[in-house]
Amino acid sequence: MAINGKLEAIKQDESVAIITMEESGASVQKQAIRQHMNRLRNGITEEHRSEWSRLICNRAAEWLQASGGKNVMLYVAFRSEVDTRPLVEWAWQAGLTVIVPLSDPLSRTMTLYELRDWSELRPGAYGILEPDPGKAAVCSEDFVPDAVFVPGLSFDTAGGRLGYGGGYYDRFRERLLSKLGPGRPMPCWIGLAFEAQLADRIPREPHDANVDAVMTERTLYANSQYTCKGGFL
Ligand SMILES: Nc1nc2c(c(=O)[nH]1)N(C=O)[C@@H](CNc1ccc(C(=O)N[C@@H](CCC(=O)O)C(=O)O)cc1)CN2
Ligand SMILES: Nc1ncnc2c1ncn2[C@@H]1O[C@H](COP(=O)(O)OP(=O)(O)OP(=O)(O)O)[C@@H](O)[C@H]1O
Repeated sequence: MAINGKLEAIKQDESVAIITMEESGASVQKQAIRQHMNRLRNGITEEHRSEWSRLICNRAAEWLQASGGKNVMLYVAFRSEVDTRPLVEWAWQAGLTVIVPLSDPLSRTMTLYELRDWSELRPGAYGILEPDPGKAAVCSEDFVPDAVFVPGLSFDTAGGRLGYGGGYYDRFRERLLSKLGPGRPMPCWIGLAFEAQLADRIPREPHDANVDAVMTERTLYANSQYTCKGGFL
């Protein structure tokens, strides 16, 4: 397929760029990967994005069904992210509670809301469709989701994740950690991405929240170090 040829070509450029940056710090390297991955993901045609998103959502739905959770935290896609709408629809049909974050760009934190219908969304920070606080139901302060599906610009198969640089999910994971305890384990964190978004290795910084697995249109990559409840199948 032409699209794959094009993506491979860009990916090769990219690894050259990353190797030549070996001397620079993690945050500089991250910025370079962000630029490349933005370009790469934007190069995916609408047809592929839709077809691959559907495959990824099916994989996620199968996993959710087997995991036995009662609720799931999801993002609503913006820019060229994996489109999660089929997964949200499936979760509603399966009787799962759908939790979506509302971001506060001042504190760079996220508040969780239960989303019962698409009409409870409105454009929020960065133009992302987010819960309308006047319509969606806010979650209690101590709420811990059963599973967390995470957006990202790039992932590696050892749990590394690269977002847009806001640190939203890193802060959120730290907040979750403070609410855990006996019988309240960390939920599984699962990145959703197109195969083209995988990098050999995302540079790590101390604050970075890893994911337990990444789901792509091709397969599920479970991080061998995962410790989340339920485990992978
Ligand atoms: N769908 C979705 N929702 C999400 C996220 C996400 O990645 N995807 N986030 C995940 O965290 C949070 C939003 N994070 C964001 C952080 C930065 C930018 C942004 O536009 N950044 C600028 C660069 C700014 C800079 O370099 O200083 C840009 O990309 O142009 C957008 C969203 C919360 N909700
Ligand atoms: N727990 C935290 N507390 C305070 N600052 C944090 C925390 N986690 C990350 N940060 C800060 O947020 C900034 C962005 O971090 P990073 O580049 O890892 O974001 P990202 O994971 O790519 O973004 P996002 O999660 O929004 O998609 C960094 O400057 C970092 O110092």
